[in-house]
Amino acid sequence: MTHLRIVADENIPALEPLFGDLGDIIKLPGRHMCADDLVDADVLLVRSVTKVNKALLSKSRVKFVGTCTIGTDHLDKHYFNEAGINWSAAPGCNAGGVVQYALAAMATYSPDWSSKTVGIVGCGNVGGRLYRTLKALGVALKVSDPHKSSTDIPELTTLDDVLTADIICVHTPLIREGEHPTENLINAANLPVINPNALLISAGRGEVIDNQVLYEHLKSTPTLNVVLDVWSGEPDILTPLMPWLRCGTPHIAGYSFEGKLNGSLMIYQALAESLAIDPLAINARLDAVKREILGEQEALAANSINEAVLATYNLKADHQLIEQAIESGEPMKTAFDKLRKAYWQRRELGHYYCPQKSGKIFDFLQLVNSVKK
Ligand SMILES: NC(=O)c1ccc[n+]([C@@H]2O[C@H](COP(=O)([O-])OP(=O)(O)OC[C@H]3O[C@@H](n4cnc5c(N)ncnc54)[C@H](O)[C@@H]3O)[C@@H](O)[C@H]2O)c1
Ligand SMILES: O=C(O)[C@H](O)[C@H](O)COP(=O)(O)O
Repeated sequence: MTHLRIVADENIPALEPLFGDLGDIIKLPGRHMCADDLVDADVLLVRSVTKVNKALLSKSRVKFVGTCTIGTDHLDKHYFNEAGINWSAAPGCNAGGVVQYALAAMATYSPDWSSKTVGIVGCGNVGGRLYRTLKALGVALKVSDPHKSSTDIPELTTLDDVLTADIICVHTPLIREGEHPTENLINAANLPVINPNALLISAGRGEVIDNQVLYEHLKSTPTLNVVLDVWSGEPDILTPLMPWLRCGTPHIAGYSFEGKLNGSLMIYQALAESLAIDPLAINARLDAVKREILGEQEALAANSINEAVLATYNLKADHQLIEQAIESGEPMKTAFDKLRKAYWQRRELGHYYCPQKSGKIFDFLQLVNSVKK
């Protein structure tokens, strides 16, 4: 087999154990990759911070681009098709981490969420998993997604109706063109539809909510509880928005330990399949890496679902990350990525088991595992 030259974002976990046998791995900061870095590259492995387009690939012979992320708005897929470049993403890889984030936000800022109506905007891998979890727990739901049918999702309704819910979770991709664009989907015209005491959680892409408009809206409606993980213009975010939020985090909803590793595993599988490596060998490597890195499950003691969620993830601590960076005086343009790079090892709910073999917490953890697909 040809020895490949693999250029990869340095923040991709498990690069050596997964890709080491395929060739040389050159690790670079994803945000600053340039065409000269790729001159001799065969394979490019990125995360969401690298814009992969003709300009980046013009000097290279790259024939495979893999993004170890769910989002693909940083990839110029039209150009890949034109240039015959094979590409792959990691759909759903960190959906468990984002659902954990949404549940932690609800447990922290609306602890009686189970008796509220939850609206979900975008019901794909992330929104769909949240939908199935909440539905199984008996929560009232409203969903908007132009690509779904009410046969599958009886709670399907208009965006404006979803925005009347007590809790609104936004999980759409960033789509700039076409029939159903999501750029500025939440804007000056529809922010006033949201109940002034509602909880709005945004963990899709920053540009889905016009941040400047949100800032102006919060100045006149400070009771609106906003949890923002994704921001317009990352990493140079609108920091004056921070004091008006209940919680602001540096795009880490999907940064669970499992979520990041899953991204690497999925891209290794896609690349190895494209190289026609024996499927048994691919599976053996995936299993070995998972066994080695994920380790044993841990016991979780809690008296309620909220307690269980917050025992796995204290969201308020993550809110302090940006606050501390602002206090330090470092420009957000550099601080934002540093916070993400140094992010702590957050294990998903699925990493935990309930030592009691029945009861509320046992059932909840079983549910978390059953909604994965
Ligand atoms: N904050 C994070 O760390 C994080 C982690 C993972 C994913 N994401 C983002 O979340 C997005 C969603 O992830 P996913 O895995 O669920 O993607 P997905 O593609 O599986 O689902 C997206 C859903 O949004 C729907 N949609 C498209 N346009 C819409 C519109 N105008 N209104 C309502 N719904 C619309 C689609 O039909 C689809 O069902 C990703 O594209 C990514 O950008 C963020
Ligand atoms: O799209 C995704 O999968 C998520 O937004 C992911 O968490 C992005 O992480 P990044 O690529 O920016 O490290």
